[in-house]
Amino acid sequence: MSTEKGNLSIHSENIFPIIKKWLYSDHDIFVRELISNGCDAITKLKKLDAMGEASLPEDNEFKIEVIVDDKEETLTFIDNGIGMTDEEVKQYINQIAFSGAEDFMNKYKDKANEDQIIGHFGLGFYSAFMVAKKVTIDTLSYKEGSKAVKWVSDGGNEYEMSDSDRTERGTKITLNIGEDGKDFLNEYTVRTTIEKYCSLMPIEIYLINPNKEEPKNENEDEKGEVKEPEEPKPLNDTTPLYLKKPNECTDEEYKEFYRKTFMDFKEPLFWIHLNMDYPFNLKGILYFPKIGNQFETMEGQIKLYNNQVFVADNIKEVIPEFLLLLKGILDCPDLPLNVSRSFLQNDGFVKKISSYITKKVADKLNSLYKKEKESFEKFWDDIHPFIKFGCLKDDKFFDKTNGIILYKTTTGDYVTLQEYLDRNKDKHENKVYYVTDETLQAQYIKMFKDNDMEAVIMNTTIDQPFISHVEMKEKDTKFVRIDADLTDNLKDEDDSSEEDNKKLQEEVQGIFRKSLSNENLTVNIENLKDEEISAMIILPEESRRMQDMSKMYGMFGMDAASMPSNESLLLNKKNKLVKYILENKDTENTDMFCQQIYDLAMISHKQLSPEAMTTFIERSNKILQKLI
Ligand SMILES: Nc1ncnc2c1ncn2[C@@H]1O[C@H](COP(=O)(O)OP(=O)(O)OP(=O)(O)O)[C@@H](O)[C@H]1O
Repeated sequence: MSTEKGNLSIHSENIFPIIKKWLYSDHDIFVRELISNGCDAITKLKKLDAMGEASLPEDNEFKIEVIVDDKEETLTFIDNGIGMTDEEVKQYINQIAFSGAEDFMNKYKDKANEDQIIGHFGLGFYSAFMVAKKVTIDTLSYKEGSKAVKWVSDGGNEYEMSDSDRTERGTKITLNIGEDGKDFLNEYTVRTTIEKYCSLMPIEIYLINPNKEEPKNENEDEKGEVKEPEEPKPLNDTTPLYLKKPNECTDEEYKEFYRKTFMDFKEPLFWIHLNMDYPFNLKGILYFPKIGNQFETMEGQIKLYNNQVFVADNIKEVIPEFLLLLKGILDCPDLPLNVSRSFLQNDGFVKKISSYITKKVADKLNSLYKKEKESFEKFWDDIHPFIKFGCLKDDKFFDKTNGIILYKTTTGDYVTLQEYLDRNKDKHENKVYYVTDETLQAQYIKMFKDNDMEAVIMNTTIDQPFISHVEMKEKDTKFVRIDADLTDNLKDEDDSSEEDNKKLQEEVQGIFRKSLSNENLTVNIENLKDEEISAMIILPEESRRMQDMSKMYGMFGMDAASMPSNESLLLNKKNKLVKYILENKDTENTDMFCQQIYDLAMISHKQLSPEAMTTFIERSNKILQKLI
């Protein structure tokens, strides 16, 4: 066969089902497309006016109207923009995927650049057929002497063009809603869709419902006096705050924008205003909401915009995952409007945006730490889970924030890791004692306080993985839970010989093993400074971490209860009760004392099982009865 060359052709009968079903996954997107076409038409006319190529009447007010008429079963979009001549309708509408926006930009790209045009592909208009059985365009071009044009199509491959009776400049697009789009004859649905996609678009948008029954007395106040009817309000904010320069925005404006955008009436803690032109265009505001300790259940909201047109929420390909706990708006005109996740995942440009945002957040935290230390400490309890999450997810973020991560101590101070290590160097070098539950571990905390020692409080779910992460990065530093070992600082000098001590240890271990009927129990005895403490449970850090992990992930196919326990009972030589037991090994109360001492130590270490708790309460009652 001889070589043959040719152009592939697309038939509109084939392309309609594609547009209807596949091009836009969300049914409501046609509202965004038609309103952005109206915005584009107005922006183009503004540009021409600025260049002196169009003249506008004095009282010209640009606007877009959307009319929802459930009686006529129509949804109409009207703009007073550039309009189209019949030639332009033929070129831009009849030729699917020939974008007039692109054409316009090519023609005028060097002349006026400040306003952005939204459309690119030349397919958006046809999304109207996702809900309409018939679409009618009535349009009148701004060009002098133009004749209004009507274009009608029922979504097959045919259209009809004729003269239109439109007398005003601009375009009216009427959708006769089909079965698929009945929802969009409801004012509320249309309103929420406009609010979703268009709430920050640059041209005022009004929603009109001609069939709405106004309440009879609406214009009368309580005293029966007639009020002036209220001016209709646009549904959108045409100049969102993030477009302003950061140094021109007040705190009140930032808070107001936050309330309006996220309907959150709790004040944000602080915010970051992003304003970048090079190497990519990105504007926006990221807010730090009050996260608190419940961050696991909390979900932030980062809305992605393209030239003031809403694209999507929480796109984790663009926004680093840990930042999804924040709330904010990012407007990035360089991203495509119809984002497909697979495109974003593989796009180097998207990665650059993501690392730029991460850097900005880290910079802001550093500057808060340096310049507003007091506020930084005040915010810390709310923001630390988020920062720690960021450190786990992103090494660069960890490197940038490691030096300013605060640790709240049992003395109530907020210190960095270095500060903690420095000020406790004499007592325990390179070791950080921590508390996971201030109530449960109160006994240990008291001992620490009595001995001028401090631990840091690590009581959220993120803290355990964070500790392991810091240990991995800071090789010399070791984190040890407050009940994991007994530091020399809590012990007093002991004159007895090692041999005597060994004997004593074996003796008490024997007594307690018998009383508790537990042959595997390890019991030690030490000279604790605080005489009031009878005993403590010690569980080495590594063993406890293993236990915690198996609880969390069901590791090794074992449940936590069946893991070998390395908990040991540490008795205080100085305590009166312990002394009494040693001197009175075989009284009728010895077993009861031993069991009670053991349970008391256990209670300060972890939660008792229901059975152990019941036994403990029964025994405590018995002891009290003995006092009568
Ligand atoms: N309301 C309007 N007023 C004037 N021209 C319009 C209007 N709607 C559409 N057009 C013209 O028709 C062209 C095609 O519109 P369409 O929405 O299909 O594509 P687009 O807006 O260029 O790109 P996208 O697919 O990204 O929306 C536009 O570029 C514009 O020239």
